[in-house]
Amino acid sequence: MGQTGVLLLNLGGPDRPEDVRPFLYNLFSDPEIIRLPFRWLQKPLAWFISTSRARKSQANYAQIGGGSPLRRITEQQAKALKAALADLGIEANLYIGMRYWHPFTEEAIAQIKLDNIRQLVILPLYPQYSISTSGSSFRLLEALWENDPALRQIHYTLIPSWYNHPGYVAAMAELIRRELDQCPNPDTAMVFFSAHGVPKSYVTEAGDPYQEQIEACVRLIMNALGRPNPHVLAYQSRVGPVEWLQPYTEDIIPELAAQGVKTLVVVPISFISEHIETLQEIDIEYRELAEEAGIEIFRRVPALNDHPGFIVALAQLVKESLAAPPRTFADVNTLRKRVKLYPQERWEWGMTSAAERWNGRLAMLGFLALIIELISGQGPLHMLGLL
Ligand SMILES: C=CC1=C(C)c2cc3[nH]c(cc4nc(cc5[nH]c(cc1n2)c(C)c5CCC(=O)O)C(CCC(=O)O)=C4C)c(C)c3C=C
Ligand SMILES: [Fe+2]
Repeated sequence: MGQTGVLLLNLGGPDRPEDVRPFLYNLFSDPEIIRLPFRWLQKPLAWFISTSRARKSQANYAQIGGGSPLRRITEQQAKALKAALADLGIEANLYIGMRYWHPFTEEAIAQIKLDNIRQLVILPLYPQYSISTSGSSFRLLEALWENDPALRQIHYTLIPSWYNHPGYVAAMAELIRRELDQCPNPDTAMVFFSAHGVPKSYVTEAGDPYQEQIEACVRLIMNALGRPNPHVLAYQSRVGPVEWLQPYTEDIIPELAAQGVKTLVVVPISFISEHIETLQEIDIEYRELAEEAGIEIFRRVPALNDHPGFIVALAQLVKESLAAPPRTFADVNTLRKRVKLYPQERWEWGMTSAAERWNGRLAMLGFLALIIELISGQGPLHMLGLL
């Protein structure tokens, strides 16, 4: 077998303030992130939302130094993982493939080809699988594979999710224990798991296993923690007007305060690196909300980043996947086949040409309304809080 590679998949984040708008454009151009009835509307709407949201988003990034720490942390993880793999006797090249910002997945794949990698492990840095995260990256890779015979020479294997890996669960429990032990009454503090949300329809209609895996992950971590603390799970970072997984973090914090809870230990559960939603949303916005509601002690469990036990767990995952039968895009597709189509896709199939004409006209009117709203700064999207 030739040279081995490990491709780490991640979302990516803007490095500098001027990257925010193009980063948002890439994100909203992805049909796994924002589902529209018409494919042709995707890019204009992505342009519109990214242009309108950029200022608010830049202000949030400004609160954490102007950009995302994601690239730096992922590079540290890759370096540590290479060393941990060497300790297990595996010499591997490490590659980082971000979905929406540098270094892009396409750049990583070009380098993998140049390096003549013969055996590749594809490891998403998301513990739980979601259509919107690992699913989106797998879909992109599958398209690259389909269009490139050279890539089809590589023996690859996918790791769809690893929320139940004992080493990861133990590392999470250890970080929570450390934080609890800083509280005046460690055994009574409320352990508050805050997961990144997804639109509810992803789970109920498209069959995204994300919620199931998040809930299972919380149970495993609480078991490993082995403490009598009460705990709660809620979902943060909602975008747009549609319903997302509930309960929402911003609703539960004041409810807990009203019930007399005084100490919260917040655990970011769906992401393993510090990023805007830990450093800005939890540390600044939710802390302020909690303090206003009467929470006296608000502590946040740090993200795993390059936690040594966690890196060893990733190395074990890679080793196990090299020893197991390869998992291909077709295998992950079986997961997708169980998945019902999104309502918009079903609707698109049933369209007659007359309906299509009308849909086109309505969409053009809608797009015009969007432009007017962008220029005037007023309109339904502002009212809904989308812009
Ligand atoms: C498991 C983690 C994540 C899920 C699930 C997820 C779904 C999801 N996200 C959006 C919209 C946005 N996400 C943004 C940034 C962002 N999201 C995640 C993780 C998950 N997203 C990360 C790691 C980051 C990057 C953070 C960084 O440090 O830069 C943003 C941009 C930030 C902002 O303007 O708020 C948006 C927008 C949707 C719509 C979605 C599910 C459909
Ligand atoms: Fe997100």
